Amino acid sequence: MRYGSRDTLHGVDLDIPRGEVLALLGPNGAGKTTTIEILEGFRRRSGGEVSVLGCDPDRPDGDWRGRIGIVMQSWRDHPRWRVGELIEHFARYHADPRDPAEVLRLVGLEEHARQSSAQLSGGQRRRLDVALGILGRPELLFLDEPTTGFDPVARREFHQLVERLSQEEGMTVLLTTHDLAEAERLADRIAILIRGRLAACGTTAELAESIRAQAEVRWLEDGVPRSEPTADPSGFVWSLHNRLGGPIPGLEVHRPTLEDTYLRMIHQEDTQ
Ligand SMILES: Nc1ncnc2c1ncn2[C@@H]1O[C@H](COP(=O)(O)OP(=O)(O)OP(=O)(O)O)[C@@H](O)[C@H]1O
Repeated sequence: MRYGSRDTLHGVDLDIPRGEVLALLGPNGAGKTTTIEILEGFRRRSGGEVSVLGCDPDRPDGDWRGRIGIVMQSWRDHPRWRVGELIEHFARYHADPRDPAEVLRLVGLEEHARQSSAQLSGGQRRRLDVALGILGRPELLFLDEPTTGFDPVARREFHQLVERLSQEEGMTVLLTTHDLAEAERLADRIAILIRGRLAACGTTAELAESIRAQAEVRWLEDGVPRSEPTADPSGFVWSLHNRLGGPIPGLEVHRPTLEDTYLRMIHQEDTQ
C-alpha cells in the first residue's frame, strides 16, 4: 500500500487458515487498520495479491460481503434508532441472521434494547458494533480494536464470546488490539507489524523464542533478592534447591509474557 510516494505497507505476506484467531499488533501508525481495510474491501491496494475467503476483496462476488463480519474503529449509523430496532433492521440484510434477541443477550445489551444508540456509553456503543458484526453469522470476523472503552467485566464477557464463536462455530477472526493480554488470551497466532512490515508471526512462545527471550528465576538468599535468566528454569531451580539444601525462599519463575517480547521487538526495530 502506497499513499503518495510513501510505502505504508510493504511485503506483508500472511496466510490465515480457516478457524484461526490471529491478532495483528503494532505501534500507532504501523498499518494495521490499512491492512484490515484492504482485506475488508474498503481500501483499494496499490499492489500485491489478496485473497479473502477465496475472493479478491477489490472484485467481490455476489455473496462475499455477507460472509464477512466487520467491527470497525468507528462506525456511523442512525443515532436516533433504538438498539433493538437497529439490530432487527440489519438482520434483514442477511440470508441467515442470528436471532436479534440472542445477539442482544450475547453482547449484554438486553437492558438497553429500547434506548437510542446515541444514548449509549462508549463501551455499550462498542458492544452494539460487535452485535452488528456477528449478526449475519460471518465465516470471518474482522475486529479493529473491539474492546476500546470496555470495563473489565465487559472485556471478560467479550473474550468469552470470541472464544465461543471461534471454538464452537469455527469462525475465523482477525483482531487488532493494543491490549497485549487480550491478544495473548484470544489469539492462536500473533502477527507484529512495525512501520508497514511484518516483523514476526507466531504463537507467544515462538515469538519469545525468536528473540531468544529467557525465563528469569528470582529468589532470596540470606535475605538478599537474587535473579538469574535461564533457558531451563526447572533445571536451574533443581540445582538451586540442592545448593541451598532445602526450600528456596521467595522463589518465583517469570516466563516472558507477550508484552515483554513485544516491547523488546519494538525496541530492537527502533535501534536498527
Ligand atoms: N488516507 C490516507 N492517506 C495518507 N496516509 C494515510 C491514510 N490513511 C492512513 N495513512 C497513514 O498510513 C499509516 C498507517 O495507518 P493505519 O491507520 O493503518 O495505522 P494503525 O496501525 O492502524 O494505527 P493505530 O494503532 O493508531 O490505529 C499512518 O502513517 C497513517 O498516517
